[in-house]
Formats: sequence, C-alpha cells, structure tokens
Amino acid sequence: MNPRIPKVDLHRHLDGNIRPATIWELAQLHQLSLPASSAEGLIPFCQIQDKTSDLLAFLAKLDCGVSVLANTDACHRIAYENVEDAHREGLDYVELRFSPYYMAQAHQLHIADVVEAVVQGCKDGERDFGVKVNLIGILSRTFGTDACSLELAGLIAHKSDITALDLAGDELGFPAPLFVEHFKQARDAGWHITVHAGEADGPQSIWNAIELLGAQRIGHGVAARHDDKLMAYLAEHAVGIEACPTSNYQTATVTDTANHPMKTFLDAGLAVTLNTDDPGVSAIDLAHEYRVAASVINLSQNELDAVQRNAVEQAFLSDTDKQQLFEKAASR
Ligand SMILES: O=c1[nH]cnc2c1ncn2[C@@H]1O[C@H](CO)[C@@H](O)[C@H]1O
Ligand SMILES: [Zn+2]
Repeated sequence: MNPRIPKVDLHRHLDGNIRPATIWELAQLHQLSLPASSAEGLIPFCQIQDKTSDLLAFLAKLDCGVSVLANTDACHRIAYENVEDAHREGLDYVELRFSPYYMAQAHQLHIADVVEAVVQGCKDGERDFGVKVNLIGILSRTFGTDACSLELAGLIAHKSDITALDLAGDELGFPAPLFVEHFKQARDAGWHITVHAGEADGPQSIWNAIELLGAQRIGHGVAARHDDKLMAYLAEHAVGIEACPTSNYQTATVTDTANHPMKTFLDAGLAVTLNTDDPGVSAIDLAHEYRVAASVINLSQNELDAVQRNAVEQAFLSDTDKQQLFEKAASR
C-alpha cells in the first residue's frame, strides 16, 4: 500500500475477525466447550484452510467465534480488539460492520445491548489506538425478515452511533425484495446504505440492491461482469464496488483469484475499492489483498493507487473528514 495515500478498509466484518486466542480465552472464562483443546488446535475450525464449496460453507466458519460471546463484555472486547488490529496494520480509517442478532444468538443476549457494547468497544479503541472508525449495522438475511426487524430495532436504538446499514448472509435464499421496508426505515434514519450483492447471486441482485434498497455501494458485486448495462450504470453513478478477492476465492465466487473481475471493473471506470471482508476467518490483512491485487490480478501501481484513493472517496465520511485523511497521509 502507498503510505502517501490513506490506508482504508471499508468492508470488514468485526464478527468475522475474532482472534483465535480470544476465542480460546473467552471459552475458558465462561467454561464453554470448543471443538479443540488449545488455541492453535482451534484454527481449522475458525479459519479457512484453502477454499470452501460455496458461500454458506464459508459463513459457517464464523460460528465458532460468535459462539463464545457469552456476555456484552465479550462483545466489547472483540470490537476493541478489531480497532487494535486495524492500528497494528497501520490503517487510518476503517468501517467495521457487524450483525448484532448473529452475535446475540448463541447466548440470548439483548440485541440493543450488543450494539451498545460494540459501539463502546470501538470508541475505546479509537481513543487508545488513534484509528478513525465508523460502524455499519448488518441485517443477517439468513435468519429471515422477522429476525431482521428485531435486529434493525436494536441498531436504531443506537442510531447516532451507526453510519450505514448492510444486508449480509444467504443472498440466494433471502433476496433483496424481502427487505424493502427495513431499508426504507434505515434511509429514514439518515443512514448510508451498502448491500452484499452479486456474490452468490447474479446481476439482478445488484440491480435490486440499488433500485429497491437504495445501495450507494455494493459488497462484492462480482456478478456485474455479466451485465454491461449494469456496469455502465455503476460507473455513471459512482456506485462503489467493495472488492474482497481472497474472500471471493474462498467462497468459490470466483474460480481462482486471477479470474477476479477487478481489472475489468477498473477499465470500465467503476469506483473499485479493496477490502478484507472477514480477515480473521480468511487469515489475511489488507496489505495481503493489495499484494494479491498486484501479483495475481496484475494491477499496475497506478491502478493500485487509484483503488486506494477510491476507498477514501467512497467512505461514508464528510468531505472535511476525507480531506483530513488525505492531508495526514500526504504529510508522512
Ligand atoms: O462474504 C460474506 N458474504 C455474505 N455474508 C457475509 C460474508 N461474511 C460475513 N457475512 C455475514 O455477515 C454477518 C456477520 O457480520 C453474518 O450474517 C455473516 O454470515
Ligand atoms: Zn462481507
């Protein structure tokens, strides 16, 4: 990554980035059983080894980490450690997303309490590590529309501490038209919108995210490659593409990383950004994704710099905040 351009990750699930050592310690603390007898032994259960058969097999790997969230202190801890991880990676700004319903599920926590703990964990992390953070709430579509209504209510209870709403989980089984009302409420709350689309399903899912849910950015968006009209629309309206190539390889969204459409998207004028998705589960960091984009996807240094700048342009931040990020990076 270019140190003179802000280092930004816009698509990172904090509940997909729980350290194996923390999973182990929380299980000890709360006397919870795990499928292994040491932190190292846990790795095959909470990290992808090579790739999985499909998105749902990938998502099952997140279950181990959230299974130890026995109380709100545990939620605070993993949020705080996510900010520490971002600091260790040298990031200037990160948008962390999380699904409070999913985090609350294993131990029947109160959804709004989970949101509060995550908000506080991130605030404490920002104070201690000097990384700027914004939070994106997720509706986990996999659990259906009623669960998503509860999840939305828990997020809206902390409306001013949340920047945007996202829809994640089983894209094929729970398509966007089911969530029109949820996203209307989110826009009425003044939130930005980003939606996982075109990862497990086709281009229509991306159109739906934009036209029915009001998405300003698309998580993954890989399937746009099959629809020229959509590509032209994305370019014209600067709808950002949050690319996560290693995740896309591991979920079998792309057959191999070299086949990722990032370069095609850039050539077509799309505002592509590069992100980690679930770095703990994928065992990667943002610098790894930039190396992959250079050496496997063959982006030039100019293209990599453009992608790095796109992340600032596409961030859910005010123009003043974006300017400050650019100035901070230019002066180092
Ligand atoms: O790559 C992904 N695609 C779709 N959904 C995802 C991905 N990674 C994580 N989640 C989903 O996000 C929520 C936790 O933040 C969970 O619903 C998880 O399944
Ligand atoms: Zn994601």
